[in-house]
Amino acid sequence: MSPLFDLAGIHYAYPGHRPILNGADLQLFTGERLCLNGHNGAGKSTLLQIMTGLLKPSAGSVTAFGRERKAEADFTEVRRRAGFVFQDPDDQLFCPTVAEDVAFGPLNLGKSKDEAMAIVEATLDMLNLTSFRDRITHKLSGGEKRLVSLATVLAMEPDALLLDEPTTALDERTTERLVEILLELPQAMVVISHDPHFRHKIATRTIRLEDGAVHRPAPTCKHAKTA
Ligand SMILES: Nc1ncnc2c1ncn2[C@@H]1O[C@H](COP(=O)(O)OP(=O)(O)OP(=O)(O)O)[C@@H](O)[C@H]1O
Repeated sequence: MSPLFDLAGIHYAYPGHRPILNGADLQLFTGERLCLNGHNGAGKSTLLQIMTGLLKPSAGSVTAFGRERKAEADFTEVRRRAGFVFQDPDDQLFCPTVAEDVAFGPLNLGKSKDEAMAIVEATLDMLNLTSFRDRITHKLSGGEKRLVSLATVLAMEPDALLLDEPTTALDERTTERLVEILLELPQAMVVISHDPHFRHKIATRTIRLEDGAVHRPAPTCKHAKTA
């Protein structure tokens, strides 16, 4: 089975800084919930940005959904098919209300207004966020914004998910709810998390980024649903 993502020998340095990634490899297979850990500043978010073409590596290759991706145009499809939930929800949410934020992606993909609103209802319902529908986005709490960010991404029906610290600002009950949601989703996902309990609950495989490369794949601890 060929991977959804196959990153090989990735090197990257922010301009004027020391290298962050020195030959990192990452593969994501259908049905996996791959947890990526590593200390603060190890380069985890950087690697997700390289997967989606938001940053370009100085060396190495990015293959996504069966094709090597190099030029900016190659990554348009990657970003449509791989839903990226950013570390900071304020980078993701920009509409006045929750419903408008969740509808934005489907409308952008060419859905009609009625289709987009049906997707909004279904997505908010799945995440237990129906009561948030008409809330003013920028007035939501940090944890509420995080869940709405996930809703905006799921509304675009992506083939894979890239989640950067999804439990930040979530209380225990909401974290449990998020675990339930992620375990039910059919999409393969890469999840960055510093929370070992969360990782233990969701990971089908864990890798660690250290000194710019991926180390010590941990043994599989759960079996994923096959998509
Ligand atoms: N735009 C930038 N310009 C310069 N340096 C940057 C930039 N963005 C990130 N960095 C630096 O690159 C390094 C890797 O950052 P990155 O956010 O990828 O780490 P991370 O592993 O996700 O960290 P954390 O767990 O703290 O979120 C850090 O030292 C960070 O300060």
